Amino acid sequence: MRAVQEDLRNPFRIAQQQVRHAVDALGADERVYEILKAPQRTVEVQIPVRMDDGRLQVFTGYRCQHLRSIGPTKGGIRFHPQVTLDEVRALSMWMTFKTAVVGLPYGGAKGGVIVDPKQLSERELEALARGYIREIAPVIGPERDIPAPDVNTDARIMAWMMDEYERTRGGGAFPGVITGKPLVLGGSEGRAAATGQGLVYTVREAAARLGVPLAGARVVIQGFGNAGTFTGTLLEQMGARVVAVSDSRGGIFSPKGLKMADVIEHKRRTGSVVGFPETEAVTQQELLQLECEILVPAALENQITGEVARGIRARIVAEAANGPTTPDGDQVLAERGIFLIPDILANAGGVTVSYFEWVQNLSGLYWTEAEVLHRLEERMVAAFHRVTRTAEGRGLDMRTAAYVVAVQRITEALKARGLLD
Ligand SMILES: NC(=O)C1=CN([C@@H]2O[C@H](COP(=O)(O)OP(=O)(O)OC[C@H]3O[C@@H](n4cnc5c(N)ncnc54)[C@H](O)[C@@H]3O)[C@@H](O)[C@H]2O)C=CC1
Ligand SMILES: O=C(O)CCC(=O)C(=O)O
Repeated sequence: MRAVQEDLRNPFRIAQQQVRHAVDALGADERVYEILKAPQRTVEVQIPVRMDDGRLQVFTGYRCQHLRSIGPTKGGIRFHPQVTLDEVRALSMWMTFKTAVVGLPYGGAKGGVIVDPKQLSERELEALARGYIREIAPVIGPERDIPAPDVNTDARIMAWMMDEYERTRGGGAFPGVITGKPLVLGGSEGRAAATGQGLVYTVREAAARLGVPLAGARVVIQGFGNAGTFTGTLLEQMGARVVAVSDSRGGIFSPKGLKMADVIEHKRRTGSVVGFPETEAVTQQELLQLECEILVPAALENQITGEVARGIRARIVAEAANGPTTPDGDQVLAERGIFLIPDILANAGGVTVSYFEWVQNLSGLYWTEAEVLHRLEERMVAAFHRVTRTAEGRGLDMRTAAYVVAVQRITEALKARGLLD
């Protein structure tokens, strides 16, 4: 029983099941499933780091490249103590479907290192980031595989990683090897906010469709890092009221609404949203089940299980996180008529602006923020409507519809390469 339970929460098994549904819904060639059911390449590395106290600690990391038939592979790097190979496999698969939904010329990849970065000094963190890149350098590059930030990694870490990659190549400039860099090193305007910004475009379209006014809409956000803070700030700017947020230490709720800039400042000062004045403490499950119009899981996988979904009181669930909803959670959300904007659509803004960053790096011509936002909005809105049309036209839930859109594109590419007839 326990093994069955674990399998139901295993992100790799879940990703495989999602592909299975899409291939079946499309009546696609079985060989498409065979190609997509696992990453094409998985690299496991051991990274020795000399710690500040003189000890040597060896960290384990992974890089999975899911599909190399569309173009270079692309996806973030996660530093987290609970990283597993199956998680990184799943995250690399989700990247393939995400890039296909928004029509980017990439396949998916993802990297992860098993580490709690909060336990490392700045010097140890830099040594780990550089060590990881040295180990995976033979399989990455601007025309092979292009990493980016994910949980617990940011622009500063991307800068160290690019610098280290260039050293492994004996010097030379390779800004296109990694995205999410600081602006001064070839980063793009708009990349830091891109995941939240892209998600907000899809929420706006969904709200208009459902007749939910954004002005005054109550928003609940689980996870208050890159994706969560920008989502909250942008929705607040559109007139919505963020009533609850959480991070790994706990959640806070205020029916009056939380001022995003103040909560961000409190977190910067204290390390957590917990303890923000004049709020009520809530657990993660209580937070997910608060009454609201828009619920945004922006933390980790497997948060919205069947049991949690039965208590959700939102009109729209917009997945900023990758894989926050389990298959039984999906089923309950669909039965209860809650409108889902699935991860591979909702959070595609991050990789879309990463693509813009890579294009700017390769061309050497840099865009204004207005140009970035205009192009991002165009792609996100087009992808949203393509998925909703597919859901309606084929009688599918939004997640399966997003996978169907992605699998159609991927199948075309496989045929064009002669891998399928
Ligand atoms: N950064 C990006 O560009 C993109 C991120 N994502 C996804 O968004 C999610 C969040 O990523 P980022 O914001 O980049 O990471 P981050 O490291 O900036 O923030 C993660 C946040 O989640 C919180 N958290 C961790 N465990 C939690 C738990 N059990 N309950 C509540 N909160 C918890 C952390 O305290 C932190 O506030 C991940 O699933 C990531 O894969 C998706 C697309 C792009
Ligand atoms: O910006 C990127 O290339 C990838 C971001 C990412 O890891 C994700 O979308 O999950």
